[in-house]
Amino acid sequence: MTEIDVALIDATVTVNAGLSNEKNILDHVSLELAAGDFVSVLGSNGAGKSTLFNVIAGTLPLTGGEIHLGGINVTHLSETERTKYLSRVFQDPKLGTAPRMTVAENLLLAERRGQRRRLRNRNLTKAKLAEYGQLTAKMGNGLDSRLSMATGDLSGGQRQALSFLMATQSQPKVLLLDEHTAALDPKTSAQLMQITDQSIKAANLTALMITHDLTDALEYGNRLLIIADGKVALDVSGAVKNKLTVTDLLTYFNRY
Ligand SMILES: Nc1ncnc2c1ncn2[C@@H]1O[C@H](COP(=O)(O)OP(=O)(O)OP(=O)(O)O)[C@@H](O)[C@H]1O
Repeated sequence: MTEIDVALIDATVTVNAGLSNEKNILDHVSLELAAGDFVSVLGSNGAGKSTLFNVIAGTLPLTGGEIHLGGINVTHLSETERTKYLSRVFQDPKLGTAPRMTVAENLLLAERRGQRRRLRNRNLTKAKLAEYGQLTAKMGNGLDSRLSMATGDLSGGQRQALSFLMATQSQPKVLLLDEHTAALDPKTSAQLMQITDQSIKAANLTALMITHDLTDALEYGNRLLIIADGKVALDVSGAVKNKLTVTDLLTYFNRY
């Protein structure tokens, strides 16, 4: 049987839109993601993409329906409690890392996510540093020679690569990528996209990636969603997704 890592059942968020009007910014969405699904999420500004991520991550409560992660009903679990199942990488490289801490300290912190123990530098043993050296070398952007540098002094691309590493370090079942390459230059963005793809496949993560880059949305992942007006307007995968072109996507955008 296929393992379902993310399930939304009739998930709805109703907000007060003024003048005693109510609006569903997430409108009765039912969606299942199987383990290993890598889903590009597209949609116009204000369509509801971040709302979808916020309800999965637990930063925005549902007003109706349910969310299940790894087969567990997490609808009433807090954002912190859900970190056991998921990690999120944001567009802003500054959001995922602690600026005054070094690269190695940030990695140690991520490794101990969810544990209450205090971070102690003596835990950064030679062996640990060698392990982090190997891990960061995979990013191919010089992070490995900056393990002792304060994270705030890294370039945006290096810092975002570190955020990505930290998000995947604890091997979450579910990875939410919130326009994680949007603030990077084209070369750095392409490099992080390739590493993203390799890491998702290697660890069989279930990933959702919000992007406005139609080429990336087509090139990466096995499934593609278009969100419009708080609903899933298009959900394609496999051969159907592979046949889509940028022109097709633009046609869909013009329709919604
Ligand atoms: N907490 C909230 N309360 C009220 N309205 C909200 C809330 N969060 C989002 N919205 C509204 O819901 C709609 C969807 O917003 P959302 O941020 O999910 O869009 P998006 O698809 O991520 O857009 P973008 O591409 O611009 O980031 C918008 O009209 C937004 O103003």
